[in-house]
Amino acid sequence: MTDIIDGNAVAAEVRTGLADAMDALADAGTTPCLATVLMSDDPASETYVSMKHNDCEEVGIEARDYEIDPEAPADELYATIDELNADPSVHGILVQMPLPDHVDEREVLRRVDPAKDVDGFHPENVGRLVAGHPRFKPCTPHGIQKLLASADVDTEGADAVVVGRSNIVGKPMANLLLQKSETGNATVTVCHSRTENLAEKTRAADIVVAAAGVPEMIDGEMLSEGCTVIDVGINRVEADTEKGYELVGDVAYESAKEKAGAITPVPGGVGPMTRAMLLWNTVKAAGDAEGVSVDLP
Ligand SMILES: Nc1nc2c(c(=O)[nH]1)N[C@@H](CN(C=O)c1ccc(C(=O)N[C@@H](CCC(=O)O)C(=O)O)cc1)CN2
Repeated sequence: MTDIIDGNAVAAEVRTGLADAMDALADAGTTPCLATVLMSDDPASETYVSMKHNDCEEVGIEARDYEIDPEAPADELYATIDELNADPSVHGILVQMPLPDHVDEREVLRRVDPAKDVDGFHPENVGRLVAGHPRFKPCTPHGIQKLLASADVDTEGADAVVVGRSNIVGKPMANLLLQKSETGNATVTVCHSRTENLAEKTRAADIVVAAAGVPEMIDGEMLSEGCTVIDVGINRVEADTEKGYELVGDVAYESAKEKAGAITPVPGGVGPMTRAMLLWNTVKAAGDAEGVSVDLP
């Protein structure tokens, strides 16, 4: 029987588990505050930001919404970030990706105060993660660690293949799996668009993390019997549905399910965890900023 790893359920547990930390912060007179900055009219990005605000409301985090015209000069975004950096009542800043082409993404990531960088994308936070003492783990890979733990997947000595080398998912995921820790100690291979014989590599893996952004590129034929499959892809594919599209992962779910011992669905797998770990990081940021020791789930 294949274990279907329920991201909605694990995310709900994380949200519930934040209650003690929220109480400790409330006792100290602090309400964690997340500022989201959206400079895009992409419907998917709008959906994700709106879901993040709903999540914040559920756990009692204050969420502030900043929207910048995607055609506006990049300076407008930089000025907003500078303002949020300087505002002591804001604990976390999230700039929704992707940004318009005329905005220098690297400048944006460098500009966010690393102590408020709840995405974990600032070069200082990336360096800390790679060095093995992370301040904020990027939300998607952090969420995947929680999903693996929830399904009792032992990463110790496992052969893990990460398909995709993005800064948001692939690279930090590979680093976390490598780390000397209870949720790491794996032997990690990172595959990408220039990898030769991809199927050979995925077939040799105990854990496959598919994060290439290519709909259904990993199928059952590319997997070993009983492996764990984490599908990070959330691709909107045109379909005859009410919304005009359906969500499809990077994994061909039905065929992969035949082979996998455990698998995440899309939707309802990694996506909800990305949002849950954003709350986690925001509560941590508030605790750090206010000098309150918080017990995080
Ligand atoms: N600043 C950031 N930008 C982006 C990140 C990020 O971590 N930080 N990750 C992705 C998108 N993303 C978060 O912003 C994200 C994607 C999907 C979901 C999610 O909950 N998906 C649901 C389905 C939602 C739907 O109906 O469309 C699911 O999978 O069940 C949350 C967050 C790129 N940008």
